[in-house]
Amino acid sequence: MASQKISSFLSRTLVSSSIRSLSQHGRTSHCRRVVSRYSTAAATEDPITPPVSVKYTQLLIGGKFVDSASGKKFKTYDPRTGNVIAEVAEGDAEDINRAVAAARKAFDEGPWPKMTAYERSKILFKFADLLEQHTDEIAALETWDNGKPYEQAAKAELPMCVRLMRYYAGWADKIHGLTVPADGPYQMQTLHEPIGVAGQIIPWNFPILMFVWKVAPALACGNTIVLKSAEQTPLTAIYAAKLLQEAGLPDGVINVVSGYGPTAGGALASHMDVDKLAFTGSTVTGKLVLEMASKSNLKPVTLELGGKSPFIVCKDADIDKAVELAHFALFFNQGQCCCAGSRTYVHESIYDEFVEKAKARAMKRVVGDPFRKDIEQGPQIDSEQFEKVMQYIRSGIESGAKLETGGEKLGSKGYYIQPTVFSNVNEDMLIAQDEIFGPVQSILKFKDIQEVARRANNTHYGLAAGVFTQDIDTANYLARALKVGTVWVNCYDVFDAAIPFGGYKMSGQGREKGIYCLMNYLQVKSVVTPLKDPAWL
Ligand SMILES: NC(=O)c1ccc[n+]([C@@H]2O[C@H](COP(=O)([O-])OP(=O)(O)OC[C@H]3O[C@@H](n4cnc5c(N)ncnc54)[C@H](O)[C@@H]3O)[C@@H](O)[C@H]2O)c1
Repeated sequence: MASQKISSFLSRTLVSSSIRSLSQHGRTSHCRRVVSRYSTAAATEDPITPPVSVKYTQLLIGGKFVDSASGKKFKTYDPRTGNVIAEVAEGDAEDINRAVAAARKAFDEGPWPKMTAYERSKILFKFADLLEQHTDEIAALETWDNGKPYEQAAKAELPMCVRLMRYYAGWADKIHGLTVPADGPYQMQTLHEPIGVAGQIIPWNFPILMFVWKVAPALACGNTIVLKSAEQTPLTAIYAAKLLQEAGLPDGVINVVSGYGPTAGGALASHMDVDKLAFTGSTVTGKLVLEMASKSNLKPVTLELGGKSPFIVCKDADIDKAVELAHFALFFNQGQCCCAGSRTYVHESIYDEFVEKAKARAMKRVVGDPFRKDIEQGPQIDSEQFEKVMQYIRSGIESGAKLETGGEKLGSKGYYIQPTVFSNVNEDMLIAQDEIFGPVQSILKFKDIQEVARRANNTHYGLAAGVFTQDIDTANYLARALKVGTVWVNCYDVFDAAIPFGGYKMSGQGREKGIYCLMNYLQVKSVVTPLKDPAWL
């Protein structure tokens, strides 16, 4: 995919295909019998057999696949059914110790830091090629483990991984310090050195994308890594790490430990020999790992956390486009996006029309087996998230919001939820305050721009925002007034390798992607040397 924009992929692929798919599904009597309003046939049929097998289930430490020290394993589940996909080695503190020792050895002694930056970049480019060649297999594992539509994984997320990998591979031999003018006869320079052993903890909602967002800049800067994947989705990180080895990454440079947060994740965050920690996950856990990092060796920490992002539709917006993008901003990835546009603010003059259209769009959403072609929405990741989302739906109803559509479980198996839309939502309601992380759209009404900016900012989060208007002054006003890391104007979820991403307030610390991320993985050393009889200063 040339543009790397999920939204443009979606408008070209899923939105148009959903219309085709709707008519196909409409022909199945099964669909009509189970749910009349949604195109949900696949959610009620037998699951499609995934076109992939699980090859790797062990930990990768020091270049070798190994069992966990305890011999323990944990199960990873298919969200379509709740059935077990595979048993995976369960790493804990002892495995983290082994992995950190391997990463330390590879950093201090191994060939990696002694290679030229150009040699390192060639390995990273090779890895990008391998990711591209293995797109189908990785996307299938991702869909199986996570429940996201296969077409989304294969046509949007894997190409984004490849692009981001190439972006940082290109940086590897362009990272350097400065020669600085001095107030005297001194040569003053800065060296940009790799920081050392990077600990990285990733979540389950975009497992392979988060893997690449984390490892690409760290490796481009010459670091070694211990990465802990999310316990819900361990499969693609191990697979990708194997490809990194195949690309020529020396043993011990990437170590992957599957396991649970409090055990493996906690051991990594509090390890005395980890030089930097990068974490993506919930704000609650972000606070914990920050505390662990400070109580151990004061390792620097970057955090990519949760959000409750406003999507603001002004009175002059192109309503149909805004409805479509507001729908996408919320429902994409089953609503399981840190930057989901989960507070849809609509100007009072177009509110009723917008709600009607948003409801109609949600009712057309194609929900079902994510391996089926043209599916827009698969199941939620697991029973815990499913229950949490259902509780928020109940809370929305109880607090007086108007349930326009959805609100119920879909099908008898797995964790499918009807695309749900609430109108008449106000800020006192939990559904307008908490990160629901599910397919639940909350539509609020506003009167003027200053008021909506104030209300949009009235949250502990500050990850992203969408602004829909045809007035450049309104766009500029909101872009500057909103306290968030990304403002998308008349678009949403446009992720480019070069544009940074991260949060204000309790949505995080630091930025990932782009040039901004490199400094997370570098130490700056100042070197001062006297000059004897310099020709110039
Ligand atoms: N800002 C971003 O870029 C971004 C991207 C994706 C997801 N997220 C956020 O991630 C959250 C969803 O992910 P989640 O439910 O997996 O979050 P989570 O915080 O429960 O888990 C994230 C990771 O942290 C680990 N973990 C859990 N407890 C830990 C502990 N005590 N010590 C160390 N590690 C621990 C988990 O095992 C997992 O690997 C949402 O809040 C979402 O907004 C943010």
